[in-house]
Amino acid sequence: PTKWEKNQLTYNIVNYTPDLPVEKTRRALVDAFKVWSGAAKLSFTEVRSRTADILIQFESRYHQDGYPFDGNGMILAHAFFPGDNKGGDTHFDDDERWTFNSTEGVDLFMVAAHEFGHALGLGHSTVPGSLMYPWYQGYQPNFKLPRDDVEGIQRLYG
Ligand SMILES: CC(C)C[C@H](C(=O)NO)C(=O)N[C@@H](CC(N)=O)C(=O)NCc1cccc(N)c1
Ligand SMILES: [Zn+2]
Repeated sequence: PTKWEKNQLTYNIVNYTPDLPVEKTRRALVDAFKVWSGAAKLSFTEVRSRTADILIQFESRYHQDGYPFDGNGMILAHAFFPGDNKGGDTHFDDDERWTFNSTEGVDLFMVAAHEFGHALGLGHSTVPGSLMYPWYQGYQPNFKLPRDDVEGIQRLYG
């Protein structure tokens, strides 16, 4: 499927990165979901069960999904397009140095916002500067969802 057939989605944080205090990781993820719920009819609720639509995990190298991570650098994270089972699941490469609101390391908020775009059904964009552009462009204070991404999510969820 290219999109979820519902607007109210649930997520479960399976584990946390040792790079950040739990509260900062939780805030980065909540803010990343807000990017999308602020641009389309979507809501995200945390649940304490693995039956959630979107499972969030920090993993390195082989992690039982056929798409092993590659150590520090290059691939930062990946997410599965909408659907049952692994659909929506989002994995972050824990060999990156995850930071939040910092010019150091890799900003968890920015990458999570990008990955959740995939988890909602958006592919990569060719528009430089868009959130769904394939390449991470660093931490952006006062991030605002670019028009190309707003149009993309509106096309799916209105
Ligand atoms: C083929 C994919 C598994 C690559 C992977 C990705 O796009 N995940 O969504 C990824 O980590 N891409 C890197 C670029 C690369 N090194 O291949 C990236 O920066 N993606 C995350 C990202 C984060 C925030 C903004 C943007 N534009 C991109
Ligand atoms: Zn991507």
